Amino acid sequence: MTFINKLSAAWAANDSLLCVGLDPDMAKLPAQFQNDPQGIYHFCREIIDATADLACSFKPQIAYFAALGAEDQLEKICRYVRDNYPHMPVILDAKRGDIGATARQYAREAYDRYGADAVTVNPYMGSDSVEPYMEWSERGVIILCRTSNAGGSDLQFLNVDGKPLYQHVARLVADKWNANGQCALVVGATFPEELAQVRAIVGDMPLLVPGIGAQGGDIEATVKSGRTYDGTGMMINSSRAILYAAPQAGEDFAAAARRVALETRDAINRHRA
Ligand SMILES: O=c1ccn([C@@H]2O[C@H](COP(=O)(O)O)[C@@H](O)[C@H]2O)c(=O)[nH]1
Repeated sequence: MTFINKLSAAWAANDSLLCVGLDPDMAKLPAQFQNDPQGIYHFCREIIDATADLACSFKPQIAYFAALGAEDQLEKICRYVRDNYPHMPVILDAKRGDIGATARQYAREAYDRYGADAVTVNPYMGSDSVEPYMEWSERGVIILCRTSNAGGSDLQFLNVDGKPLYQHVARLVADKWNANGQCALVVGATFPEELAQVRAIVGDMPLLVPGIGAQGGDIEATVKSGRTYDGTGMMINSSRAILYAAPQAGEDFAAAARRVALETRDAINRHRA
């Protein structure tokens, strides 16, 4: 099944546009996981079990694993989702970008080693740096367009031929790079006006939208700006706000994560129509 078909099925099955981000910061994990050599895996597994019926995708951020030499645990997490929730897309957030020969190795890492359904890619090095990912014709390639951080404006807002650079990226991907029909774009929830601009350029292409939750993006503005005609079209990511939801009295971390994921999914759904 292609990435886009799998994502569309997950939107419908769970009535959800929420993407649960897996950014396991050892210093923030409950104590029982900090003393466990496989603690990252066990923590993420509980988060996955607690939220899998509320989300449309999971997005592990590779830096949190690689920084600790915990790539084996990332492999196990991706396999765990495949084995137990085979309908749920896994998006490897790696933001890769390099010359073609090296990009091919990054693509192998994402799609073969981790079995990811899609990977995030930086467009800065141009078409030949992205082409190797397209050789896995059913997997997704999610290209940075208008990122959620303030500093993204340094380059993405540069005026090029009368339009900001991020709009050229959106146009390039929609018109030229999306030959397999498996591309998506990253657009931050912190920039709803730009989200609407990108939606107008790319039609119903899916958008990965980080920036709600810990980064403070407004859910209503995000959904109204980025939804497609049928009320889908987005993977709205939240990581820290779900992973480290402050437990209420007597509530464990997984129950807290589920509570916040449910609240977030429902807050998103209120504005989809
Ligand atoms: O523009 C971007 C692209 C990617 N990210 C990633 O999304 C999550 C956000 O985490 P929160 O805890 O919900 O803020 C994280 O993995 C980033 O690397 C992004 O924030 N902005």
